[in-house]
Amino acid sequence: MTVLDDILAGVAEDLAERQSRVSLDDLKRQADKQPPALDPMPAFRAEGVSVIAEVKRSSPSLGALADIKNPAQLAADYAAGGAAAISVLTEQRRFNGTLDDLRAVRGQVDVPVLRKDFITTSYQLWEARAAGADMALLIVAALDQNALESLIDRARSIGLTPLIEVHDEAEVRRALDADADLIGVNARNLKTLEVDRQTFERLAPHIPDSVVKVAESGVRGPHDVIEYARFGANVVLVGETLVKGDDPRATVADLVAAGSHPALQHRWQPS
Ligand SMILES: O=P(O)(O)OC[C@@H](O)[C@@H](O)c1c[nH]c2ccccc12
Repeated sequence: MTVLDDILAGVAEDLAERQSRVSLDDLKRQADKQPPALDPMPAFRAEGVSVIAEVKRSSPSLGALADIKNPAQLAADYAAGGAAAISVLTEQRRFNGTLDDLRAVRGQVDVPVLRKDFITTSYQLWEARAAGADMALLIVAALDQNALESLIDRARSIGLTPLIEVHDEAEVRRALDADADLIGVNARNLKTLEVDRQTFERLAPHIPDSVVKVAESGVRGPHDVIEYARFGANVVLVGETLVKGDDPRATVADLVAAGSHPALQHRWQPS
């Protein structure tokens, strides 16, 4: 059993419990009351490297990272530092997050919000939208191809922008077959939890220019943003470095500044 299998088993139990309390119809009604979802793609396609800043208390690889008492305040700091979007971990058992964290963040910031979780059902997409999310993560390694395709369609039909996460070349092909236009390359292998920063440069050449590329995990500072940008990243997704630092606003601002460095500008001419 891999770490991912273990996480998915826990997520399925927690999901069953929520499904027994809240009907899909109720979720749809809550989703209908939300303002329309925000589209992150124009910012992601603009010049420079966008930063998605993550609210994450714990992780399976490192355990407790930060005792985040006020996720909304943290998200406000990220937005003030120039984050293009906020990622909120909503998985409870390993990441110590909740949908309430996402609701709190949504109430505080005007940039798009990503539900970061292990989504295998359309119920979870409706939960995301009902809580005010604009984007949802879909992990290729957690889904068979039919499920991946139908969740991408469902996400789009309810206004969510799906971020499709891959770890290897076969998963890139599956994501492209499923018509992904926003692909996240995770340097952390969810089966072993090891981080390999070269994953992005290996996989990026297999992703067409029309697809927005997100480099996920392992960003320690401006230098890593520049590296990922050199290999074609449009966006970086950063968690640990931000939640463990003591000035999240300034840290995000430094990453954003690195991603808009003039030496990288030639990459961003519209073709
Ligand atoms: O904390 P880091 O190394 O900056 O990584 C952030 C993000 O990439 C990571 O949290 C992540 C990427 N994909 C995931 C899928 C599930 C849970 C977590 C993740």
